[in-house]
This record gives sequence, structure tokens and C-alpha cells, in this order.
Amino acid sequence: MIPPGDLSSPIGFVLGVDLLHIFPLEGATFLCPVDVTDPRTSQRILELLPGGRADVILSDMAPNATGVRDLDHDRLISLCLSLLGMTPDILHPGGTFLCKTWAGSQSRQLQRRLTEEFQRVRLIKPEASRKESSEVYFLATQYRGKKGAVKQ
Ligand SMILES: C[S@@+](CC[C@H](N)C(=O)[O-])C[C@H]1O[C@@H](n2cnc3c(N)ncnc32)[C@H](O)[C@@H]1O
Repeated sequence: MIPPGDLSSPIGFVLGVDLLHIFPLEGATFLCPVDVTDPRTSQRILELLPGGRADVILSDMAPNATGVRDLDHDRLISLCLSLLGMTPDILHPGGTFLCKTWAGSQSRQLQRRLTEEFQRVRLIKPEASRKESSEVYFLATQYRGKKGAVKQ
């Protein structure tokens, strides 16, 4: 329980990662420009995370769209899979993973991979997402962890 006097104090730690420069924002730490597909990135993230692990990985990463639907879809799935590949290093067992995708033929493959790693996986279309957009989000919860352990 949080004592009332502490409600205005910062709770948690937010680390933003992007290929592009991010303008400073009070209360958040940024690692940029950084490519999540670079194998050195998880180590750089780890060095900044207090306690060495994140509770939530949240991604609305997207490549620059070419307009070729299948190609854009494949490139975004590939980004999501790169991020998922980092979870053993940076996500707490029991943690949550949210990623944006554009619906397409590889979505099932990503869903399968998420289901191997998380106890619960849901496909979400937020109200704020335009109906005509193929954008959908996978919300995966209760990360099994490296050895299948789930934090209680
Ligand atoms: C839809 S934008 C979201 C930006 C941000 N969330 C915002 O609201 O301003 C997608 C972002 O994914 C980033 N991105 C694309 N590929 C990336 C990669 N390989 N590593 C890190 N970030 C990447 C882009 O630079 C871009 O800023």
C-alpha cells in the first residue's frame, strides 16, 4: 500500500528506446538513437534498468512504411520478434509484453511465439486505433521466464 503522502512521488522507472532522437521528458530516461535489432541493445538496456529487469515491455515500434502491405507487415513482425528475443535478458518472470503489429500472414507465427513465452496472449484493437488501419496489438501477460518460472 502507498502512504497518502507519497502519491506525488514518482513511482516506477520508464525507459524509452528509439532509432531516432527523443526530446527529453521529465520522469523518463531515454536510450537513443538505438536499434532494437542490434544484439548489443539488451545489454545497454540492462545497464539502465534499476534492479536489472523490466516489469513491462511496451512497443509501438514500426518501420518506415513503403506502402507495400506484405513487406511492411513482414518488417514489423521481424521488429516484434527481435524485441521478443530480448525478453529473457530484460523482462521479469510474470512480466507483460505489448507490441503493435500490422495484421498479415506472419501474425500467427508471432502469436505462436508469444504463446510459448507467456501464459496469456490476447489480440487487441484499441478504440483509439482507426478502424480502417490494419494496426492491432498483441498483449502477452505472465511471462514464463527463462526456466518457466512465474513471479507470484
Ligand atoms: C509509430 S512510431 C512511434 C513513436 C513514438 N511512440 C511516438 O509516439 O512518438 C514508430 C517508432 O519506431 C521506431 N523504430 C523503428 N524501427 C526501430 C528499431 N529497429 N529500433 C528502435 N526503434 C525503431 C521509429 O524510429 C519510430 O519512432
